[in-house]
Amino acid sequence: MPSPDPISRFDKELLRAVLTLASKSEVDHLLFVSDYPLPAEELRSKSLKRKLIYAVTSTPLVADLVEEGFRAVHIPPYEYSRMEKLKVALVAAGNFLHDGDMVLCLTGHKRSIDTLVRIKVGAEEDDAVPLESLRLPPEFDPQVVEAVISLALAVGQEGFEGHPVGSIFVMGDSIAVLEKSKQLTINPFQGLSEAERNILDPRIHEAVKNFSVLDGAFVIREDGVVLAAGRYLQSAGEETRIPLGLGARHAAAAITTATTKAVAVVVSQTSGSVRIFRGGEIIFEVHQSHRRI
Ligand SMILES: Nc1ncnc2c1ncn2[C@@H]1O[C@H](COP(=O)(O)OP(=O)(O)OP(=O)(O)O)[C@@H](O)[C@H]1O
Repeated sequence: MPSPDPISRFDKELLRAVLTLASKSEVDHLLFVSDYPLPAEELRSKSLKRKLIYAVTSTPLVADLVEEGFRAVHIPPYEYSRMEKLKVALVAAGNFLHDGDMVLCLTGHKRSIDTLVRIKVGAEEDDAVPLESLRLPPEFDPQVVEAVISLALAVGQEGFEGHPVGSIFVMGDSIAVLEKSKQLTINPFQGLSEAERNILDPRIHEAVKNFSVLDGAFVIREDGVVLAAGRYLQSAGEETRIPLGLGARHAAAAITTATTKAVAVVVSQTSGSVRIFRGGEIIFEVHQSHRRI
């Protein structure tokens, strides 16, 4: 856990004011996106403790917080703008949220908070985070979805050996996806046992990042088994509605998800942005603000 930095009186008062707001009955969850857990003396109220969801970048810290009885989720440790960070945290915390819930999202820099955003889950007028459409059918393992999004964010931030790379990760409805695509190069995952090529095993994360330099897409089963890399996806025969400026990679993700039940996570080589496609449309996007490459 990071060592405590001095916290100013103003910071303390601001935090206290937000926590008072968060205790109100209208608020269902307080999503606190910070690696600096709240001081115990601010969390005396049981109802506030129940509403709190921590989103932190350290896996051991998640385990510690869960042990202390908190709800906590892991988010990738990359630098994003405040809004992008909140979006990633909302997706990670998606399993705790229900339609109509009001979420206060709080973040900042180190121990000082500076951003408060109020979100109504599933509200149509809220176009910042369409959580409703992101909640995937039960056959998608949430841990697999989180692992794939984390890997995509890593590929977008880190690239490969100092060069930006792009990729597509297609999850779910794998039989249909394989039928509608073809192998561009030798499938590097062929010959490995299913246990050895499950995305939930951190040991294959480096391999996946390295294979993202291959042309084409990864095909991943709902349970996390990587079936193939280097697949060329169907890229014609469907109308797509993707924003101007996005090219063949994004169009292929749109077409594949329009013609199957799969979800595709696309990393743009040009910008490092990560977009999730479902049913032919973009349902979520995160833009890089501090790209490392
Ligand atoms: N049908 C497809 N299936 C899998 N990969 C594809 C497909 N079409 C294009 N790609 C991959 O996308 C790469 C980039 O293509 P293009 O520049 O047109 O995409 P883009 O949507 O603009 O994405 P980026 O922002 O990454 O450049 C290609 O070199 C190829 O590796």
